[in-house]
Amino acid sequence: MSTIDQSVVDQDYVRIFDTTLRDGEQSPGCSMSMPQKLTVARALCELGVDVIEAGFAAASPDDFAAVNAIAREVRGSRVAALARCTRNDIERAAAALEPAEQGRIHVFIATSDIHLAHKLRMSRAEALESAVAGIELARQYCSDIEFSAEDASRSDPAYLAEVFSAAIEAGATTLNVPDTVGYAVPGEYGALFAYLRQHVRGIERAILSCHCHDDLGMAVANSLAAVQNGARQVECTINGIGERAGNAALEEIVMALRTRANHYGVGTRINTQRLYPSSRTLISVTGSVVARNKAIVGENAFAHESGIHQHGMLRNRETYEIMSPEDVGVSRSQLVLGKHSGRAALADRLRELGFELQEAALNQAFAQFKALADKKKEVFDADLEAIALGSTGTESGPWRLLALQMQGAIGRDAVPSASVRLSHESGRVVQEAAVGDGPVHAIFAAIERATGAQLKLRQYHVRSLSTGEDAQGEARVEVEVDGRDYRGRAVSTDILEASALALVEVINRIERRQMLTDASPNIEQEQAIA
Ligand SMILES: CC(=O)SCCNC(=O)CCNC(=O)[C@H](O)C(C)(C)COP(=O)(O)OP(=O)(O)OC[C@H]1O[C@@H](n2cnc3c(N)ncnc32)[C@H](O)[C@@H]1OP(=O)(O)O
Ligand SMILES: CC(C)C(=O)C(=O)O
Repeated sequence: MSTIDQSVVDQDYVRIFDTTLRDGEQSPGCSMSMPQKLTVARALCELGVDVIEAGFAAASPDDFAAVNAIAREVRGSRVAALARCTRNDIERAAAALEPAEQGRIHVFIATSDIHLAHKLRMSRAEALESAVAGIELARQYCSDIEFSAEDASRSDPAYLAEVFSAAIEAGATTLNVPDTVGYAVPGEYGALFAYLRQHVRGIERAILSCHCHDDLGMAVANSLAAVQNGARQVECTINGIGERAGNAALEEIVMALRTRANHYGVGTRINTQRLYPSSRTLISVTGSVVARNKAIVGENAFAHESGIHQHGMLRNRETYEIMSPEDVGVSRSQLVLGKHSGRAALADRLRELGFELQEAALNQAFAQFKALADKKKEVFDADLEAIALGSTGTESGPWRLLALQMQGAIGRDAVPSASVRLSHESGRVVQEAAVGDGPVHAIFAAIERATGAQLKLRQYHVRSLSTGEDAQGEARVEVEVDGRDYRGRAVSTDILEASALALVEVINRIERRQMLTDASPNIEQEQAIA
């Protein structure tokens, strides 16, 4: 007879089963080495996921080693390994999970007629028998067994209920109902859960789980429909990575349940402030970025460009934000200045930059800003400074980068070093070198040493503005000095040069501001108004 921890059948609690390292890794371009998987597993632990599906132990020696290493290290979250209903897969999963504090063997077999006929070449009775044998074997190694009926959403519900009843009888404690090919729609998928709760024998002894794919863009909606109909485990991945169009995105599920708790009435144990850092960790490991407009973790998720929204945000951010960026680990909302922005946001950003403009000066600056914004996608702080100071273009000094040279940046044991030469408008020419953890770190250290600047880097981004070998790369740098943020941006075909130029722009802006305030605390306002 199966056993189940009754505390987790708490009806208000939805378990988060993260499969980034298994189904997520099945996305083309997202395969991870063992150390990379450990990095992601640590992030998942900090996030507080209930279950980490660490891999498919029988898939390769490396996958086995990764599951084993994660099982050895992870404490707090349960570690699961996937296995087909075959002796070898199950025994490999069990061996890999051996050091786990809490392990789970996850066995699966397809139940839809199309998979049975063409893929497995089995009858319904044979598949049921194979599922039972697999679960019984897995139970010899582990008390926590999850059984998945692959392609459940395209299976005959009556047959599915029969297989699940037998799975519980054989010892499965979690029953997963995958929408393997993303075919389901929310009403129908939710109804399948309601049906299973009525027709599976012993269902009160198991947890129902959903596992949705995004082929029709409904993975999250389907998962939430399942929760409304009794699913108490949701399988999902960071950033929604996974086979084909991906899996349900963990961050979207968690924040939907939290933000709309009044509607769903259930919660998770996720530390939501780790959502954004986890997303960034995964991106740094796989190199697979998310779209700017991706919910919760995309660059634009808390960015506002249009004037009416920005005006509302400045009065009260709840006018246009249903979640706080801080709650998901994003430092703050952004008001991006562009052609759709209005006076309120312009005045606010100028104030941040140290320019308190009166009405007439603001109107004049606004006209110049709109003319510029019509030509550029985004107006940067340096452009605004130029407008406020009444200059004709972006200020470029006092520092100028004359030369940048890199050495030894390739190879595991190489120590990247950078040397830079800069001139100052006072006539000085300085040259410095520094080593760093990576080439950009070395460049930044050399520039800081040469200019004497002491900066706290808040953000650093590079992205390609075009494609091909001569693609232009854009670097953006944001630093904090004395509680004030300064941003710089530069473009070059060499991203290291773009990074260096962006940092020099930041240092120039800090020095220009310092010169202005040294001359007179009010001079910048007077000049801007003049
Ligand atoms: C919906 C999902 O995401 S399921 C998980 C998918 N993930 C993966 O496939 C990644 C890991 N897979 C692998 O590394 C390889 O496919 C292996 C090592 C597991 C198997 O490799 P191979 O032995 O070469 O088999 P191959 O991948 O070509 O075919 C799959 C075999 O498993 C069988 N099979 C598929 N599902 C199951 C199951 N749940 N239980 C038992 N057998 C199964 C297929 O019928 C096929 O058997 P056949 O070779 O006798 O026709
Ligand atoms: C093995 C199961 C859970 C799966 O990944 C799917 O059906 O998509």
